[in-house]
Amino acid sequence: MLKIAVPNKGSLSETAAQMLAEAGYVGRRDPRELVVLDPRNDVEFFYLRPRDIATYVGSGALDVGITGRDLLLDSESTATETAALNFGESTFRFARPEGTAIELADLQGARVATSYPGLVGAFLATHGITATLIRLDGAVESAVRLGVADAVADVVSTGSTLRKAGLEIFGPVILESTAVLISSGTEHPGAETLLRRLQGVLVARQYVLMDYDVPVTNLDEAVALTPGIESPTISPLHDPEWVAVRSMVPRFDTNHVMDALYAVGARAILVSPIHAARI
Ligand SMILES: Nc1ncnc2c1ncn2[C@@H]1O[C@H](COP(=O)(O)OP(=O)(O)OP(=O)(O)O)[C@@H](O)[C@H]1O
Ligand SMILES: O=P(O)(O)OC[C@H]1O[C@H](OP(=O)(O)OP(=O)(O)O)[C@H](O)[C@@H]1O
Ligand SMILES: [Mg+2]
Repeated sequence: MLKIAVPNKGSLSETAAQMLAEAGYVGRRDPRELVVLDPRNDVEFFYLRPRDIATYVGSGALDVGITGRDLLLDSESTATETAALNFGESTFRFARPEGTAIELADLQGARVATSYPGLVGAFLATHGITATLIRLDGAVESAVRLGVADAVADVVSTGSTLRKAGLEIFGPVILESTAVLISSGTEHPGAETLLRRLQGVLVARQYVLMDYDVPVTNLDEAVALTPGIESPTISPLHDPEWVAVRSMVPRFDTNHVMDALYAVGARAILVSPIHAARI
């Protein structure tokens, strides 16, 4: 039986649960449940704090898990990233009071507050900087104002928390993070199925199916706009001068592609959602 670690709280928990449900797995009915058995899929889900997931998977106690790339690296666990799951995106940045923009080297000897001391310590070490890390559980943006640190290093999403605290970003990007699937390294057939199913969910979320009719003379131009993942399907129509085309198109690009197809003579352009996919 495959043992899977899933975030029980925080930014990643809701989307992780949704993706697993779309991938055909049983979810928990009560948010206080810690373990859920899914006998039909031969898996067992363990609902854990996202920060702890890499530790459990790295130890081999659990086979795979969903967590943040930043949390995985901070844990210094031996678990490895097997796929990016394209949600929970954030950047990890240094910040300090507005108007005092400095460069990374100025952190030498400074106090840096963070909830991710493993990640920040490793980054500073590779840049040859020795700083004092002040480890805090959260709300690290307040650490400068309250005088316990000179700068902070934290997750930035919209940047509004930093702005409200009168801080501004400086220095290089420490990390681009996203939710990831991680593995203990032991081969498990169920882990491959999970990965394929999650990739199918990602495709279903990121692509739509586009159908249109186009004159044969304009087919090459139209296909160049909708190359699909492998290659589009071309079907004959009753009128020999026209063909029907079906292709997958990135969802975010749908309207631009429809405009461009119309401009090259395509008509009856239809867009449908993809319910599930196995690529
Ligand atoms: N706006 C955000 N704030 C915090 N974490 C975010 C955000 N967007 C994405 N993430 C990612 O979520 C993960 C952190 O999740 P975690 O549940 O530990 O903290 P949280 O969402 O801040 O919850 P809490 O602070 O309530 O414990 C990290 O991988 C982080 O990169
Ligand atoms: O760039 P933003 O969109 O403002 O988001 C980033 C903020 O959100 C998170 O805080 P959270 O609300 O989880 O509180 P915490 O610091 O106590 O974890 C994170 O630690 C940042 O403070
Ligand atoms: Mg938080």
